[in-house]
Amino acid sequence: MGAPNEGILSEEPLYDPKILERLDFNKVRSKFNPPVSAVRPGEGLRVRPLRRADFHRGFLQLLSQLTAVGDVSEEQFLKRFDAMQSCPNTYYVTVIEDTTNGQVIGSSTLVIEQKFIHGCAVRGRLEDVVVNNTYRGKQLGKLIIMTVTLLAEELNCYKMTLDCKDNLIPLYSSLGYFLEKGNSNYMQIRFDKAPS
Ligand SMILES: CC(=O)SCCNC(=O)CCNC(=O)[C@H](O)C(C)(C)COP(=O)(O)OP(=O)(O)OC[C@H]1O[C@@H](n2cnc3c(N)ncnc32)[C@H](O)[C@@H]1OP(=O)(O)O
Repeated sequence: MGAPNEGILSEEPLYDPKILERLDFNKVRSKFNPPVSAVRPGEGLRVRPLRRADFHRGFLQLLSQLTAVGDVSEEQFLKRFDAMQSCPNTYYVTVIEDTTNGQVIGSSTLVIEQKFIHGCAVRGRLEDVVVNNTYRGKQLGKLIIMTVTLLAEELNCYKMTLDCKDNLIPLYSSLGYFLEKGNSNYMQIRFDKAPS
């Protein structure tokens, strides 16, 4: 049997969901037809912060449509959730839930990095965007991207960056992201096994 407050804790959001109510989707209204927003994502859908219980709602299976997730146990997942939650104002893992079946069907993360430059400013990084393949082509990708992008603006980031495959440049460009001439290289050094 679990601890008495286990159920409540499992539904505790990773961050304060009230911030999502402050996002001004009027700024990006023209990108959506029909118009949607984080608070009105469409019938049967909800945009909200990640919760511990999302382990049982297909969150990791969803991420496996983005990249290799590995065999992550519930204990590992909860430990990582707690680690993220213990870094305030840093991790904003945001999901779309299909309320008709309780499954997590979209996700994206804003990571906020604290800087000394620009007067001790903060910047955002857009990470791990994914929509369940049976829900694609219905604006949900644009919705989850714009949710965390407006979130970055709301949280005073001076910029938001991302890296993506070439085929997704048109999608991100349509949402205001741009390649800056002479300053758009993405480089990496890998410490895991070289990808085959
Ligand atoms: C920063 C990052 O995380 S980059 C990683 C992005 N994630 C992935 O590649 C994971 C696998 N792919 C997916 O999960 C989805 O295909 C997503 C998230 C990229 C798009 O989700 P969708 O819900 O289908 O997006 P949505 O319906 O909002 O489509 C928006 C536009 O992007 C275009 N688009 C969507 N997916 C792709 C794709 N794979 N290649 C090219 N264009 C695409 C659509 O054609 C659409 O264009 P339109 O507005 O001109 O009609």
